Amino acid sequence: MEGKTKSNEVLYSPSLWCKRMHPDMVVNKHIEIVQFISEQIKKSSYRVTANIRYGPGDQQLLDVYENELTSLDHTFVYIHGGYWQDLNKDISAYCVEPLVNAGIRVVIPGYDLAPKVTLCNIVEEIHQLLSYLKDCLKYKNIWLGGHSAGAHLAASMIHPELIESFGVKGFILISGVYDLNPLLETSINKALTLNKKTCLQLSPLNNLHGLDFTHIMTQICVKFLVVYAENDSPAFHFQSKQFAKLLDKLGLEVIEERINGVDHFDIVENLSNKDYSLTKTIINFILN
Ligand SMILES: N[C@@H](CC(=O)c1ccccc1NC=O)C(=O)O
Repeated sequence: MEGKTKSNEVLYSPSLWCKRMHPDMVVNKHIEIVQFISEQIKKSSYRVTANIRYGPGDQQLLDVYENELTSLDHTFVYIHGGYWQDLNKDISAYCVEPLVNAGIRVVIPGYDLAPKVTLCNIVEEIHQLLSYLKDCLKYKNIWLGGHSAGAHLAASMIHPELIESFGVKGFILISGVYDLNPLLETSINKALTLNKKTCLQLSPLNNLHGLDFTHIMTQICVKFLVVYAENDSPAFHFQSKQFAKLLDKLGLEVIEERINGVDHFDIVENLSNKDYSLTKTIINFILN
């Protein structure tokens, strides 16, 4: 498919770009897989502290996964995707095993979904999440990650003051959307009801210009991993490349990588496998 000739509806429907199976099956299959892996994780021997409330919203609960190795005090926070209107934390623990085995604590937060709440509300919930991790759980080295819409939410926390006050060491952004404008005329926006103004306000590709990160770069040296799938649509490729370019322009340390042989869904499903290249990249990124 040639990017420029396709509508945003097509470009922002990740399932249509999957080569492993018929597009109609991908999302259901994805849910089946992530649910299965997440259930296995909950039955395993990890220390799980489930449903800790971090804010007033119905879904503002988080799960913490640890073992005896996680005293290293690195915490990976993984924000699930689903276009801010789908999925939940209970089926999003698939990245836990290899990370906890490497000594990294994993937090899987839930958040309220559109149309019940607005995207602006959801961004505020993630803000409350970071406050809770710092003030109540006393976590220090936070690695904020997310997939798709979850990468957008993680990227919405990129701000010098937030990074400094919440002890964010890095961002792990997987197949994210950083410019919301192309979603305006798509079916995705039915639940979101974004307009031109809110699109601009909530697009990290738009609202980071002019921020000064030089102060925190000398103190914290925050770093960014921006990855996307070979079989993501050209629009997703473009967004990740543009966003990595912007972060670089702002003087930040960025690694941009295309993960070959995967699509929008197995790019994260495979995180349950310790030998998958992105799993190894993330562990290395956090521990080195
Ligand atoms: N309706 C979308 C599904 C989708 O975008 C999606 C599904 C699971 C996890 C993340 C997704 N996308 C962004 O958050 C599609 O048909 O591809």
